[in-house]
Amino acid sequence: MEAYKPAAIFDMDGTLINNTPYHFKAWQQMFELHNLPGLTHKTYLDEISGVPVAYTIKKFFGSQVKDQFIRQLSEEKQSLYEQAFKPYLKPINGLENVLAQLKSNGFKIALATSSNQSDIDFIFEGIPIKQYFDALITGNMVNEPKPSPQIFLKAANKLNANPNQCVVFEDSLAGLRAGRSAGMKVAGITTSHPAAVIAKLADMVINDYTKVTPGRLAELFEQTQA
Ligand SMILES: O=P(O)(O)OC[C@H]1O[C@@H](O)[C@H](O)[C@@H](O)[C@@H]1O
Repeated sequence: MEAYKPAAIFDMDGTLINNTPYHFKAWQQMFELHNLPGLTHKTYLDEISGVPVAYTIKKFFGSQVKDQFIRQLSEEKQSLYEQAFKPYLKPINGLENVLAQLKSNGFKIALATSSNQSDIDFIFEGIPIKQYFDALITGNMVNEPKPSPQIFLKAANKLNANPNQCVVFEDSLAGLRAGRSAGMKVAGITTSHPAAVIAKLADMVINDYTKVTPGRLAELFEQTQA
């Protein structure tokens, strides 16, 4: 029988850090500054959360916008978000411990975020966890955004893992759906949505990482084989 080679793939925003309210606020400010109709929390969660910035800009500002405009708006939004979130930048409870435990139990670990490299750098400057990740996949390394499974399949490929041996940690609806369509186990974290919503799209619901252990993740795979 083929040896069990587990892999864990982490989303970043809302999954490593609880920054969803700050992204939402920055997008709201952008909509206001650029005279778009007010952005509701529901529209943010349903259509923007977990999706690369360029897709969001094209969706709400018009698909014909120029690359230069997309770059300018992305920087503007990133700057608003960083200024607001920086004083509160900290890992979700138990994150560093679980990363260390997974590593010492032979899990390969990837980060698969729709954000870009500069956003990852901003997070890793505040939380020293970069060393745990064997692969980093950003939104501009794929041509289909979440909920397409592409980003997670690419991460699995980089880790040399079969999709059915991967567990994805996610908070956004787009990301939870992407994990599902990739044929992976999904651990949904309740930073952006209530547990009842997450439970419909995930194999396991968590509030933070304090109760996540390599053994508990291995059980997810055993349930399928039983
Ligand atoms: O790390 P994730 O969840 O894939 O996040 C990417 C996106 O998440 C959203 O919540 C942000 O508003 C976006 O601007 C951001 O790019």
